Amino acid sequence: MQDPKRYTLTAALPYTNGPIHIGHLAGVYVPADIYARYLRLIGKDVVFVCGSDEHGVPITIKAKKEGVTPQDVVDKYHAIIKKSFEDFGISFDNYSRTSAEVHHETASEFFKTLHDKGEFVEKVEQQLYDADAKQFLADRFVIGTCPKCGNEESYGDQCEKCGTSHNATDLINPKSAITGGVPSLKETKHWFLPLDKHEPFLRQWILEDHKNDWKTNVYGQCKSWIEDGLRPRAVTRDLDWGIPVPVEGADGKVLYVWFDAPIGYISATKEWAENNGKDWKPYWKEKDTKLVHFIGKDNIVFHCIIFPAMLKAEGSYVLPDNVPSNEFLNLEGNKLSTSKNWAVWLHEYLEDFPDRQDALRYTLTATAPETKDNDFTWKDFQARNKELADNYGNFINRVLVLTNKYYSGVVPTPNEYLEADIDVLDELKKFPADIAFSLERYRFREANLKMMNLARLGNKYLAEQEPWKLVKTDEERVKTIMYVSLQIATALATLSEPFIPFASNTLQDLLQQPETKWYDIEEKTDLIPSGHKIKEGKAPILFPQIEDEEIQKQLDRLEAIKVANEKANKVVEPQKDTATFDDFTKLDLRVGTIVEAEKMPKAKKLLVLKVDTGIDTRTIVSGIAESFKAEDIIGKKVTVLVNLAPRKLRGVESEGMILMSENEDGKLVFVNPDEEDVANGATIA
Ligand SMILES: Nc1ncnc2c1ncn2[C@@H]1O[C@H](COP(=O)(O)OP(=O)(O)OP(=O)(O)O)[C@@H](O)[C@H]1O
Ligand SMILES: [Zn+2]
Repeated sequence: MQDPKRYTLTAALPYTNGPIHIGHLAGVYVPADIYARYLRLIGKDVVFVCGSDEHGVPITIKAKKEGVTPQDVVDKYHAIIKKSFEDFGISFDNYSRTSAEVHHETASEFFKTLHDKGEFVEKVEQQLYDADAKQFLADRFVIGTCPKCGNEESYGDQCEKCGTSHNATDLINPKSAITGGVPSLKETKHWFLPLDKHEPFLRQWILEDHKNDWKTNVYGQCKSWIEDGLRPRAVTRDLDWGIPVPVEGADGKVLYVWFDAPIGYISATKEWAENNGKDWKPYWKEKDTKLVHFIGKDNIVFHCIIFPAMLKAEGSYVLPDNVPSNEFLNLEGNKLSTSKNWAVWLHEYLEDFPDRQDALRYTLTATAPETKDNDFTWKDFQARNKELADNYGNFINRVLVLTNKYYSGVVPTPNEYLEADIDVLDELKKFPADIAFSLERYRFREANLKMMNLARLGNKYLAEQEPWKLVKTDEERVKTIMYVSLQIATALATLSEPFIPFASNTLQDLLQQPETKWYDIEEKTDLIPSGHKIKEGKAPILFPQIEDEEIQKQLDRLEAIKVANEKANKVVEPQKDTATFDDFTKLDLRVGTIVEAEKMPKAKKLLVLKVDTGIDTRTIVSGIAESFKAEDIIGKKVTVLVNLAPRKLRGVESEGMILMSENEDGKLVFVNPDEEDVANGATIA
C-alpha cells in the first residue's frame, strides 16, 4: 500500500498453555517489534497489539491433567508471558487477553453480525463423540491419520506435519485424546463458515492482487489450499470453555478458538483506544490503514484464508495488506516443543542472562527463519554477542572514551573535511533508506546486517584515521575525525533502535542525544552539534563477553532434558504369551550367593562366577561386566535359575542363569530376596 495514513500491527496471540520460547520470538515477536519501532521512528501513526489466546481445547486438556481449572492455567501463563514480553522490550501498545470482557463482547457481536447477515451455514451433522467422556471430540481432543500426508498424529483441526487444516471427521482412524477410545458418531448442530463461497474472492485477492508483495512461502501455502478447493469450516464447538455462541439453539456451544482469537486483535485495539482516549475504528475500518499480521507458518491458513473471509463477510473491515509469516526456528537441531520442554524459555533466559536482551534479539534476527526453517545454537549465540561487541561495542567505546579524554565530553568543531571524511559521511546518508528498503519488505535479517555494517563502517573509519596516534602531531585533524565519528555514533544509536533497543537507549543516554529521527540522518550533518556535551564518566561495556561456562550450563540443561525425554518415552515391553502353571513350575529358581568372580579374558560383557546354590557350588557365566566390577559382587545374594540347560560361553561351561533387571539408566541390577537371611538353596515360587 502506498503511503498509508496509519498502521495496525498484530502479532500472533500466544496460546496460554505455556510460556514464550525463542521460536515464538524469532518467528513473530522480534520481527514485529522491529517493524513497529521502525515505523514509530519514521513518524508513523502505529498501533501494535497482541494478547493472550486463552480459549480452545489444549488449555482444557492441560487443566484436566494438572487437576486445576482452565482459568488457573491461563492466569498463570498470561502473567508469565506478559511480564517476559515487557522485560524483553517488545513494545506492544497493548497486550490484552481473550478472557477480557471487551473481547467476549467484540467476538460475540462479530458472530451475531455474520449470523444475522446469513453468512453462516447451519448444519446438523454426525460428529465424533466419546461416549465414555460424554463429550464431542473436536480439534485436539481427537488424534488420527492426516488424510493429506499420512501423519498418524494429526489433530482434529490441523496436521502439524503438513500444515493442512481439516475437519475432525476427515481423520482416518480417529482416536479420542481423552480416553484413547475409538469415537462414535453423534448428531450435533454447528455453524459453518462457507469458505467455498469465498473462494473466488480469495483467489483474486491473494493469488492475483498479492502475487508480488507477499512472501513466497506465504503465497505458496495459500495457493495450494485454494487450488485444493476450500470447504465450509465449522466455527462453533461443543465445549464448555470459550465464548458462548450468542444465538438461539446454541446451548453448551462455544466459538471455535480460531474464530475468536483473531478478533482478539480488534478487541486489543479497542481496549488500547479506550485507555488512551482514541478512536479504534479508523485502525480497522479506514481504507488508508495498513494492517499487517506477524505470525509463524502454522498460522498462515487462519490469517490468510479464514480471518480475511470473516472480515470480508462482515463487510466493514479492512483486509491485511501483508502477512509476513516466518518459517520455524529449531533448537540445537531439534524441533522446539512446549510439551517436550525442548525450548529456551524467555523468562528463564532473562533470569540467566539479565540485561542481555539485545544479544538474544540480535541472534534471533541474524538467524531468523525468514525463508526456511533455521537452527538456534548456543555457540552461535555466543559468537553473535562477540560480533556485537567487536563492532558496535568497540566503535562506541572508542568514540566515547576519546571524546571524554580529549574534549572533556564536548563535541569538537570540525575543520575542513578530507576525502575520507566526505566518503564516510556520504556513505552514512545512504543507511536510513537502505535499511528501510529491507524493513519495508519484511527482510529483517538483511536490515539487521545493514545496521551492523554501519557499526563496521565507523570502526573502519576510526581504525584507518587513528586519532589516538594523530593526537600527538595534529590536534586540529583529530577534532574533525572525532566530530565525524560522533555523527556516525549518533546515527547508529537511532538506526539500531529497532534491532537492539537496550543498547540504543544506553547509547542515546551516553550521548545525551538530541532527538534524531530516522531520516534526519539523510539530511543533517550536525546530528550531534559542536559544543554539545555528552555524558561524562566511564562508558559501560555494552556487550560483555558471554563466557564458555555460561554456554556449557545451557547445553548441559538441554542434555538433561533430552535424557529425561528419552526415559519418559521408553516403551514398556508388551506382555508375553500366557504361560500355564506347569510351564512355570518347570523353572527351578533358587537363592544363591556369589562366592568367586573374575572377568572373562577378552570379553567386554562377561564375568565368570562361582555361585553357591545350596545344591552345589557351580560356574555361571553372566553378561554383567559392564554394570559390575568382579570384586564388588563377591558375597552378593542372587536368584539363580539352576535347571537351565548348561551351555558353553567362550569355552567355559555355564550351569545356570542369574536373574537381572535393568534400571532407568540402563544399568543392570540383581533380582534378589530383600532379606539377607534367606539360605542358599531356598526355592522361589
Ligand atoms: N519454532 C517456532 N518458530 C517460529 N515461529 C513459531 C515457532 N513456534 C511457534 N511459532 C509461532 O509463534 C506464534 C505463537 O505460537 P503459539 O502460542 O500458537 O504456540 P504454538 O504454535 O502452539 O507453539 P508451541 O507448540 O511450541 O507452544 C504462532 O504464530 C506460531 O506460528
Ligand atoms: Zn498432514
